[in-house]
Order: sequence, then C-alpha cells, then structure tokens
Amino acid sequence: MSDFATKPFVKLVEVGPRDGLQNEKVTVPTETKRRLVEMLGEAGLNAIEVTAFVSPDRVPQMADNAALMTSIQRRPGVAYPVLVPNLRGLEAALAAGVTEIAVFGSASESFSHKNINCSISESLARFEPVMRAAEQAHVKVRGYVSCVLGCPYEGIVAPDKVATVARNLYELGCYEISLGDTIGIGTPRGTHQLFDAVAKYVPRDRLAGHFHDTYGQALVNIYAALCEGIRTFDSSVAGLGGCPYAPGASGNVATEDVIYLLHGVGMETGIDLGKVIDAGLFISTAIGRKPASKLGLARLAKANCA
Ligand SMILES: CC(C)(COP(=O)([O-])OP(=O)([O-])OC[C@H]1O[C@@H](n2cnc3c(N)ncnc32)[C@H](O)[C@@H]1OP(=O)([O-])[O-])[C@@H](O)C(=O)NCCC(=O)NCCSC(=O)C[C@@](C)(O)CC(=O)[O-]
Repeated sequence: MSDFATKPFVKLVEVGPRDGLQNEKVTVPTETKRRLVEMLGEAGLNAIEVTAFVSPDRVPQMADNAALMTSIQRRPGVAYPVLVPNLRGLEAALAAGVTEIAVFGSASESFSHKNINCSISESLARFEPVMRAAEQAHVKVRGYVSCVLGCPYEGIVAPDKVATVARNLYELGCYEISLGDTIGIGTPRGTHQLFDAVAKYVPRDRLAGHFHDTYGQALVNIYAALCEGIRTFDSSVAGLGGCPYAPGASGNVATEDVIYLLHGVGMETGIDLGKVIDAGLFISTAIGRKPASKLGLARLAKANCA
C-alpha cells in the first residue's frame, strides 16, 4: 500500500469507442459515437481512443473513421489517439487531423498473421516508416502488444517473447507500450511475471495494462499490475468490446469498475465516476443491450427499485 500512497495518480486510456465498438455487428451511427466520445471527455477522461484507420473490409465498424474524427469537438488537454497499422492509415489519420496514433503488434505469430496479415518482424518493419513519418508530423505514437498472457491460436505466451516485442516498439520510439491480455486469460501471478519481464527493457512508467475480462480476472490483474508499479490502464466504458481476431474474447474491463477499484484503494484518477456510468448507459441503450459493467448494472437496479 505504501507505493499507492506515494504514487496515487492513475491514468486511464478509454478505448470504448474503438476497441469497445469495433466488434459490433450492427453499424453504430457516427453521431452516436461522437456523443459517446464527448460524454467521456466531459467525465474527465483525458485519453480517448476514438477509432482505427484500418481496412474497412476487415473492420467495417471503423469505416467512418475520418467522419467521426473530424466531427468531434475536441477538449483542451484531452488526447484522441487512433489505431494505425501502416503508412496508408497514417496518411488518412493525418488528413483527419489526428495528433496521436497507436501502432499495434503482437507477441504471437499466429495472432499477428490473423490480425494484421504479417509476421511479427514484418509488422515491426512496417511500423518503422510510420514512426518516422509520425515524428515528422509531430504525432505521438503509442504501441500495443497483443496476446501478452495467451493467444487464441497458440495458447500460453512466454513473458520473454512479450518483452522482446515491447522492447522493439519502445526502441522504435513509442512513448508508451500497452500490454494487451487480448483473450482475458491472465491471472495475477502471470501478470506479476509479465511486468517483471518487460520492465527489464521498458521503464514501468512507460508501460500500460490492457485487460479483457473473459475469465473475470481483469480487476485482480489490474490490482496485481498496480502492485508492480504500473499506473496507466486501458479500459472500455460499459465493458464494451472484443477483438474480431480473437474468437470468444469478451469486452475490455469496464472503465466504471476500474475507477471504483482505484478510488476504493485511495488512488486518484480525476474522473467523475457518475458521468462515466451515464456514458455507459447511453451507449448500452444505443446498441440495445445492458452494460457489462457492474456499476452500470447496479445503477439500473437502483433505478428499478426507486
Ligand atoms: C493491417 C491491414 C491493413 C493489412 O492488410 P493487408 O491485407 O496485409 O494489406 P494490403 O496492403 O494487402 O491491403 C489489403 C486491402 O486493405 C486496404 N488497406 C490497407 N491498409 C489500409 C488502411 N490503413 N486503411 C484502409 N484500407 C487499407 C488496401 O487498400 C487493400 O484494399 P483492396 O485493394 O483489397 O480493396 C489489415 O490486415 C487490417 O486492416 N486489419 C485489421 C486490424 C484490426 O483493426 N484489428 C483489430 C484491432 S487490434 C486489437 O483490437 C487489439 C488491441 C490493440 O486492442 C490490443 C489487445 O486487446 O490485444
């Protein structure tokens, strides 16, 4: 607990509009996505991943990337990163006024092929010119590593493999590396081992945790990562999500539930929990389902009792 007291601030990167919605089969109107992004900004989230400049044939839900990006009323001090897989994506993102991007690789060869149609080393070679062009355009670049605790096609992934890819992305110039438990299979023990291994090459304050909740372990894994000194986490409002190339993966850990945990252990986020719950209920209603967040469900149950 002592480290929690000396480093109490935690940054959340909201990935609901991108990771959360990318797997939705029914097209969510751009206007609904725009309102969601704005509600999240009003709640105090200061990093909101908006969309992805990827192939619309592969991820149709992100086809309105430029229209969405240009429609958002941007708030000062808020970053609006987008996923970019290649130079073509970067060019389109820059044309839409993007000032921060994320490149995304994997610690599993099979997942890399399924997700971005190339090997791990080919992906790193693809990112190199993207990094150079982004630097020239004064665009910040975050890096993702998927399948850090397990792969839907290869099973367990060794922490050393993750460390190598994370190190490569860091050396390429990514300012932060987000480690993704894409299929939500990790446990606290694996999480400790993971951050221990990666922190040999990437400083802990440049690492983020990105947990999915498929096996109900996301919050305890975040707690384990907090104990490892990690202070940045990705989360998705209402627990929206799933990856089109990770069959069976459930949503990202819900932003509402993460904030409740963090405030509960005395950490600060600068985020208004009530407003995030409102945003979660807004998007859940819009896509016609109940929120996957415990706090969203509790709010609904309370309202039904009143
Ligand atoms: C990576 C590519 C583009 C490579 O795709 P490819 O097939 O290797 O590339 P290609 O250059 O041969 O292009 C194929 C087609 O895509 C087009 N294309 C090529 N690039 C672009 C672009 N930037 N924007 C729009 N279109 C593009 C290109 O023009 C062509 O169109 P066609 O000639 O057939 O009509 C493709 O495989 C793709 O889009 N994959 C989707 C990846 C994706 O979005 N996955 C989900 C996000 S990752 C994730 O969720 C995990 C994460 C980050 O959250 C962390 C975690 O939880 O683990």
